[in-house]
Amino acid sequence: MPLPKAELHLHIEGTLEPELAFELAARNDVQLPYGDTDALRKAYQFEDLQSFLNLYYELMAVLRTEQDFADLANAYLARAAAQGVRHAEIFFDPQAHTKRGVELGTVVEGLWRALERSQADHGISTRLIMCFLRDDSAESAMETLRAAEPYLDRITGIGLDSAEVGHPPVKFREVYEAAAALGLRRVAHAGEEGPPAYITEALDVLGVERVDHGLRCVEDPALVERLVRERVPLTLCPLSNVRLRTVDTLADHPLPAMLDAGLMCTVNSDDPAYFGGYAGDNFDAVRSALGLDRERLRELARNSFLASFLEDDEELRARYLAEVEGYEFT
Ligand SMILES: Nc1ncnc2[nH]cnc12
Ligand SMILES: [Zn+2]
Repeated sequence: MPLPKAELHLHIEGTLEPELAFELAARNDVQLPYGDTDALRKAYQFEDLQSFLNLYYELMAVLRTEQDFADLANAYLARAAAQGVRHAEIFFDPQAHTKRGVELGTVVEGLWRALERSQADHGISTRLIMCFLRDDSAESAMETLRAAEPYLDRITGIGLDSAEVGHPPVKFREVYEAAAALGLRRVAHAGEEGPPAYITEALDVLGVERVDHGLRCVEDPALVERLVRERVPLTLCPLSNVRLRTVDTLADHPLPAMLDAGLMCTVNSDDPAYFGGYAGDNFDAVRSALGLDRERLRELARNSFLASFLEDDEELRARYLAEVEGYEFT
């Protein structure tokens, strides 16, 4: 049995495996510019975040109906369950779909079909986090937030993703204020490719409760001290960092030093279909490349539940935490 864990940084569109992409392309009569799944997999060589995002947005063309989104989420949940994920807080990118003519309701209702059955079907509790594309305008983000109001019983929080550099958090100040007024939880990608100052801005201007990635905090000792003092969770994604070349190799990843510094780190998969592994694969990879011992792995699993948005079900959180403490490594 794998170590129980929560996944807190997972883009549902990034779980689209080549096989499902071709199946949905055939179902929806969409032409993909790749001959077969092998040819598509060969395209998974990235220089940086943007080169990945180009493919990520291109492949979304196959997602058109509620059933497509339900199938996508179900496939992810089945894989996650096999790797010990007990709770998943799932990002989705509404603007990437609405700009292609797929309605927000289709996306949310489709995902919900899978999520509402997730506990029963996969043993995974879930939350949904709606992300805004930071390389789109703040006006578009605000329109998206307004369009989501009928679905807020299904959406726990908001996030900020896509191309980071040149799109600082402050651009979305009003959107985050409006989301807070609606009672939504707030997270944002910061410090993946962008500078440490974006992490500070996400905390101070957007009021985020968790920082997605946050990797580049290590360049600013005063920021590290603050993140430790305020116990701000960071949702790290080690295999993603290697594939997008924000670290040279896994052995160079600063995770051990970050844990030693007292940062509240979690380990997640980001876009597992593209980056070579799901949550458990990321745990296995850091264990073998970085030599993390059992207590460090247990700490990462404990942090994942402590950092999750389970305030509305503390009993469930306590159950998960007890599973982590009682877990026997083999
Ligand atoms: N790693 C990542 N960074 C920013 N935006 C994303 N969208 C999907 N994956 C992302
Ligand atoms: Zn991400």
